[in-house]
Amino acid sequence: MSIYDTLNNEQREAVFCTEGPLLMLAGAGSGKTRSLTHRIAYLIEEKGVAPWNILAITFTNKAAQEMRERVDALVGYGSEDIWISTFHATCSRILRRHIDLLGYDRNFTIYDASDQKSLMKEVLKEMKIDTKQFPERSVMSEISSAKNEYKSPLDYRNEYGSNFRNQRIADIYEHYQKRLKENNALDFDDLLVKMVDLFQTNPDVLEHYQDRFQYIMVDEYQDTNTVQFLLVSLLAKKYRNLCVVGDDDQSIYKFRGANIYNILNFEKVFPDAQVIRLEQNYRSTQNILNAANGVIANNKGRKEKKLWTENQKGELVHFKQYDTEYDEADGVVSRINFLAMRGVQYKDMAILYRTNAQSRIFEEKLKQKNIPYAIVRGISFYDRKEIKDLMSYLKVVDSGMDDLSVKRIINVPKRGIGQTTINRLQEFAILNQMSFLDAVFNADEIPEVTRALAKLHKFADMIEEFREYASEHEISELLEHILDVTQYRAELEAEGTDESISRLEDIEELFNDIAYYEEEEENPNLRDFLAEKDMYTLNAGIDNLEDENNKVLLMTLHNAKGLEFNNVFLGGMEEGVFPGFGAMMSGDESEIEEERRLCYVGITRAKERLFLSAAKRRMLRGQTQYNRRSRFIDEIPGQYLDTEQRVSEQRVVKNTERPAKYQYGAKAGKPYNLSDFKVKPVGELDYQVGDRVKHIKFGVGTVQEITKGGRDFEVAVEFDRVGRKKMFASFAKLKKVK
Ligand SMILES: Nc1ncnc2c1ncn2[C@@H]1O[C@H](COP(=O)(O)OP(=O)(O)OP(=O)(O)O)[C@@H](O)[C@H]1O
Ligand SMILES: [Mg+2]
Repeated sequence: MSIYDTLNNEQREAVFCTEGPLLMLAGAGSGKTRSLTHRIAYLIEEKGVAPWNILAITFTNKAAQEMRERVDALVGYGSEDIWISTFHATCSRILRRHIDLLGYDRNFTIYDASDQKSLMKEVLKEMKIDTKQFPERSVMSEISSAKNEYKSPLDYRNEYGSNFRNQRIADIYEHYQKRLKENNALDFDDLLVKMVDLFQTNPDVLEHYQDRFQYIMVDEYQDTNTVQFLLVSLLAKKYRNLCVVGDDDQSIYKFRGANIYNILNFEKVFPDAQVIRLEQNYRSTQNILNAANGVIANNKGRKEKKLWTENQKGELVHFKQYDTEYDEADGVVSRINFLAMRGVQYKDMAILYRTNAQSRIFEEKLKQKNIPYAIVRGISFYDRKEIKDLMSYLKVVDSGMDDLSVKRIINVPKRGIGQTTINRLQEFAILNQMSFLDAVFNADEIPEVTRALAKLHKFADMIEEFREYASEHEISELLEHILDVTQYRAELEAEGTDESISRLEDIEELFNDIAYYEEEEENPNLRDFLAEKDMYTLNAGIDNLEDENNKVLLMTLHNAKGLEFNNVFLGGMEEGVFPGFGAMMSGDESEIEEERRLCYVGITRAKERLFLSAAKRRMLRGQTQYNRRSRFIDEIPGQYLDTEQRVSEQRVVKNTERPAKYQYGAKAGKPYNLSDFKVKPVGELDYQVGDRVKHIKFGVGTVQEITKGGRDFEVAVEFDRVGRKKMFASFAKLKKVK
């Protein structure tokens, strides 16, 4: 039996059809990636193609690595000579050899996002451009889109230059390119642009690589952009052995310039293209697949295709609507616990969500239950830059003892206090045995910082003012005030990029967190709030005790593309969350369709079980919102959905009393009471006041106080080594000792 016997007829056809252009257009889980890897094996083993004549391009490093593993397993000798890499890696490798032909030095530097940003800053400064009108990030994203479309500064000017703003952007684009070149640097998008430049201006080099890569394969082709398409077409022009595989229903990167017409028009560009459609899905149960089919059928203007499977029917797709997002996370994590007890490995479970900010509550609950988890290609909520910045502000307002926090924010947002000044302050603080913040307050006495004195005074006054403000206002109001005075939020809003939007969402999520805390606690105050958050961070260390690879994976839907898991939890299935508020408000049906494709991607990641969940009430943008369940739930044909849940999932509570707008801290006259649906406190504790207990980090101490808080018991312990600490019982996991 050969490896090709494990393929179905259509897959085999794709594998055996090695010459000429080939489009494999097929739904999720139908074996596109699998066919691709077998095709590589076939080329080498049966067709005698040399491994180095094959180029396989994937979308992410993780995908490239997975493909490499699959190919290694199929192909024996010589598999290391096959080029399997991302677009960017391919380009950088080739440019290293030839970029001198474009007037760059071969040891060019590749600028990452932060390098790009600093260069753009310099450029704008040199050109005396008002960054209020032209925020660097939005200029950068405009330039990036132009590059994705393979438009030079000149093209850009010719095409869009009719208005003043675009003329200025063309100027900036031109200057930015000039500066990159002076620095002998390429930004990320340039890697592709310069490679196409190289091929178009040097036919002999192009021909060399055409001869080299006689067989080209591209996975996830639906998410390629114009410049990537150009590159592939150029390379494939001579031998025309180009095989692209993709699924137009999974095109989810329109916002990054992905051009869905690359796939829809493939047959136009290559009229002799073979088109193979795969319709059998091998990944998911019937119920999951039918649910996915039901949802995606609502998109108009798609190439009709219907996936089927011989897999078992399996469980129905579960859907549950919880009262709040905390209950949702609680429910999901309990379910994970339950499955784990029945022998399911953590790594076979994944939690997917629409936006990064949604990870926070899941993370909290997972930590509470001590379940190991990892965030894929993302940063844990409390480690994100904006959250660390704002938490540092709150810490500094509460107490200036934490030097790191002060240093973190002293020049964020930028207020012209440089590293040298910070060093001088630090030296002074050490010399006089005072905190860093006290050194700032006493800056008058430090001769070396006189030039920065005015700025330091301003900073010190601002902190003083925050402290006064804090004494009379609630935490959420304080945070709002800080964002206002520092212009932190305004700066992000001005950027208007994907990244800044994600950061703004995180900030709103922090507000939600605070709002919830203020609702829950009888006596909410800044210090306790910060202490509570510190405990989450402390707990993070415990993860390391677990098996490195056996973790529940958390990731956004975008990062889940191409992957598969036995059990998938897809949270936040609500209107305004998924589809997102922005897409709904845009009034643009194509934005809803992109969200629907994303939902299709999410559902089709699941092999055995799929748990969809939603919350009736959720803090969004600092307000309690009552969200209807997502339209995508309604689009799943009822017979595939767990109907039991449907009964309990009646329309939202009578909504007549819905608050028009919930104001932070407007304690009086609140129309609803969060404590009605709060998480139950942990059961009885097995220690009491006076007992000796042990903490994983602080060591042994004596319990001094136990108070029953809203969500949990609060325990105060006098530790022998580190003194008195207050903590939540469920986090502290204190063990009684003799
Ligand atoms: N003929 C087959 N026989 C058995 N299993 C198969 C077959 N074809 C594919 N599979 C399995 O089905 C699953 C999905 O395959 P694959 O990842 O290649 O699908 P895909 O079309 O690339 O999906 P996606 O669109 O999500 O990227 C994999 O676990 C794969 O091993
Ligand atoms: Mg795939």
